[in-house]
Amino acid sequence: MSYVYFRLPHSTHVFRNRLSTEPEEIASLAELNGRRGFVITPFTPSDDCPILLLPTDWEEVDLNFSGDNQNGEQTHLSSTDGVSAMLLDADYEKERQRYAVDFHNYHGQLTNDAFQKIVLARSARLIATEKLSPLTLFARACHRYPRMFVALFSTERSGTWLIATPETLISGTNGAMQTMALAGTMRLSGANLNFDVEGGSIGKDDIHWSTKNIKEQRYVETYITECVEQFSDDVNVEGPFTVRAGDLVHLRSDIRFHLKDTAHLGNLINTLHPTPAVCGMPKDATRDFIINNESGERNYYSGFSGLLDPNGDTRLFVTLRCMQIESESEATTYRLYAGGGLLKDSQCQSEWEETEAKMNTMRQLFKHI
Ligand SMILES: C=C(O[C@H]1C=CC=C(C(=O)O)[C@@H]1O)C(=O)O
Repeated sequence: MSYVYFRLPHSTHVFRNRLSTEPEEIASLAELNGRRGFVITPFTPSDDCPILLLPTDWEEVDLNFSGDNQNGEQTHLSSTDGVSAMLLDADYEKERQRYAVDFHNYHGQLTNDAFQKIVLARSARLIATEKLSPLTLFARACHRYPRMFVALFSTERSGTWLIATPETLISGTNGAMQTMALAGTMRLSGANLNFDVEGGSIGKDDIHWSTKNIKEQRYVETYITECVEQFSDDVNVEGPFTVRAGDLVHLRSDIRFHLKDTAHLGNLINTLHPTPAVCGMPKDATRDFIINNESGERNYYSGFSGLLDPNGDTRLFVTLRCMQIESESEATTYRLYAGGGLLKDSQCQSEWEETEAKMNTMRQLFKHI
């Protein structure tokens, strides 16, 4: 059986769809033109990792409901069930070494000016000491990350994935659309953890960004604006400003526009994806380089997922801050994914630490609130 649960950013409504059939496989992004459904797309579509389209037959569910989970066992979809699990890094040293090799390989392409920016990603396999059902982890993510898009999906072709992402790929209704250029990362610590919380004393002006982060985000903004201008005559860019995502902050610009022709939304998506927030500049060369050189498979990480409806509401989000739940019956093995944008002046150690910090978004869910 396939299923999807999702909760939009800043919403308290949780929707689910349980299907007795497998989702439709879509051959290319352009074939999404005129299509409607919940779409699940990998970084690069392949036979092993296809674009999937599920029907939008939604049922709203209560976050604290109890009912059957996918294994037929009783589950309370509650985030406060008190169970905490310790996570053991299964391959930490191996991963660390593989990352260093990849970093030097990628960095060489920046120092020889082949690329201006490239995103290096990796994954980590974690073993949890306690069993936590995917639905419990989903409910915790909904509670912990109210500003993010939270989704849990499971299909035979994709496996089971949990996402809590801050990045919109494209969103809007009837052609009045918006997207964002999100890049640059800093960890909040100490007093800065009060940034953008109710009654908190730390404001946007207290967060200072390095030239590297500013440059990294500007590449994304320029790229997205140029893509969107091919499909719209009125593009409006605002930002960048500092936004919070869990215990991290990013730089974000908002880009609003009206689509000339909603029938070709798939073409716009095809032009946009993958943006330099997950791929690089220039796009085609960095994408090929990633496919041929990155040590791990990205699978659905750094693809996108969400609602697609050219004549209604489209809400598509980049699949970041996510994990694949590898053995659902035991629910003890999780593969977490994260990446970061590299420029010429990037350092291996701080980039590695940034991926660890991004993975904490998922790690936090194993602690009870
Ligand atoms: C690629 C990821 O984040 C992107 C989004 C925001 C900031 C990013 C960065 O600072 O590198 C990345 O572009 C990830 O979370 O795995």
